[in-house]
Amino acid sequence: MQRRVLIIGLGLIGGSLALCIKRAHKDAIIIGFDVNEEQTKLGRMLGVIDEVAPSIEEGAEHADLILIATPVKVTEIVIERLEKTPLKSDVIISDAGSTKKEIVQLAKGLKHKGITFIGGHPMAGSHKSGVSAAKSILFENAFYILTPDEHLSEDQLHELQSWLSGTRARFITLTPDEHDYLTGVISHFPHVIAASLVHQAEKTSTKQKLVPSLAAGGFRDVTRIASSNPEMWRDILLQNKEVMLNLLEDWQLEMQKVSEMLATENSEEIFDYFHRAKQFRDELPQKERGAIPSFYDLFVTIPDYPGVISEITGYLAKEEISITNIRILETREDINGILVISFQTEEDRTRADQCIHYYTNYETSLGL
Ligand SMILES: NC(=O)c1ccc[n+]([C@@H]2O[C@H](COP(=O)([O-])OP(=O)(O)OC[C@H]3O[C@@H](n4cnc5c(N)ncnc54)[C@H](O)[C@@H]3O)[C@@H](O)[C@H]2O)c1
Ligand SMILES: O=C(O)C(=O)C[C@]1(C(=O)O)C=C[C@@H](O)C=C1
Repeated sequence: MQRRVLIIGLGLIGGSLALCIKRAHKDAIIIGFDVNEEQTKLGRMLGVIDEVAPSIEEGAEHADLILIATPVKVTEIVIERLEKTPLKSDVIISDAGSTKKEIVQLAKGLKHKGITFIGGHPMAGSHKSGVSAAKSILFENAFYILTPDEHLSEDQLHELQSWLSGTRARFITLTPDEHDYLTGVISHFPHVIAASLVHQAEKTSTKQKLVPSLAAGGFRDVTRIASSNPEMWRDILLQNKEVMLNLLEDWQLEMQKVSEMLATENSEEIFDYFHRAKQFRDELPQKERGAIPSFYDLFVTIPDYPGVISEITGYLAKEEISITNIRILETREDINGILVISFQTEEDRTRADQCIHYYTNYETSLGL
């Protein structure tokens, strides 16, 4: 009998996990459920899922694996619904949420019903949302954190890892507390800082009209993640409140120190501040292929005739615009052919957009 996988929340992460599972388990049937029907419809068209579940309950009943990839607050609601749903006794449930403590605590209700829940968090993503941004390479070489309860057997953990082997990620096991502290430092807090830098620039822009045009290189590098999904980040912050409050306090002390260094013109300390940061940053492990997805995609609606792809790449080559990836969305039904071209920088994507408009009348967009 074919095994069934239910993905609840078919966005960037749910869609990418679906693609990874399909890659490693070709005969599994992947079923998607999302409150936003557009996502499941698109997921079907793009071949990300095989079937759409009419409801969580109907999709879950016969599933062998259930992955929840909704914003973390919704994940809690979904877990509560699953608790009340008749499920296969050997089903494994996991999630992809960016926080673990509250979710794992809440999932104890499933444990009391004899159902296996293993908290999960693939440590890769992007500021993009939605199934159209899903990629099977998203998690390659990234860490995939699992937070199994002590009562779980190694076999159950291995079974989940086997389901997720197509992610080609590196699995590590942490406690939910360790997870929330570490991700608070290296992921959640940087998102607050990125948003705060954008707010500061926005405030200045009311008086200084040049701010948006001058906000280039460095500003764009450190604020890319401020374009992430606000609902997702609201929920993450609320679920990791204690850790975040402590980090905010430390940060304010740190900024206080910087103010003092500057006020006293302590050039040695100022140099040291940047020097130590540079040393630590430069020594961070290099990201390997796949750990950083290509972020700057351009979607081009193309007519269906042979040679259209080489025509477009030819124009880009003529203008010396490098591409990092190119793929055709496997579209069916009422959607036209769509070419997704990825670039290394936003500047390249903007130039490519202008180039395609100059040479052709094909429609382009930055997302679906
Ligand atoms: N984006 C990242 O970089 C990243 C990385 C790792 C983990 N995560 C975590 O993965 C989860 C999903 O994030 P994402 O980036 O895929 O977000 P996303 O916005 O792309 O997808 C979330 C999906 O959940 C759906 N959804 C919302 N409420 C629902 C409900 N009640 N029932 C069913 N579906 C519902 C939305 O319609 C959406 O399609 C979040 O918990 C996030 O913390 C995100
Ligand atoms: O690359 C990005 O855009 C991300 O923000 C990815 C990122 C991160 O902070 O590293 C965001 C949230 C996740 O929980 C894991 C990964």
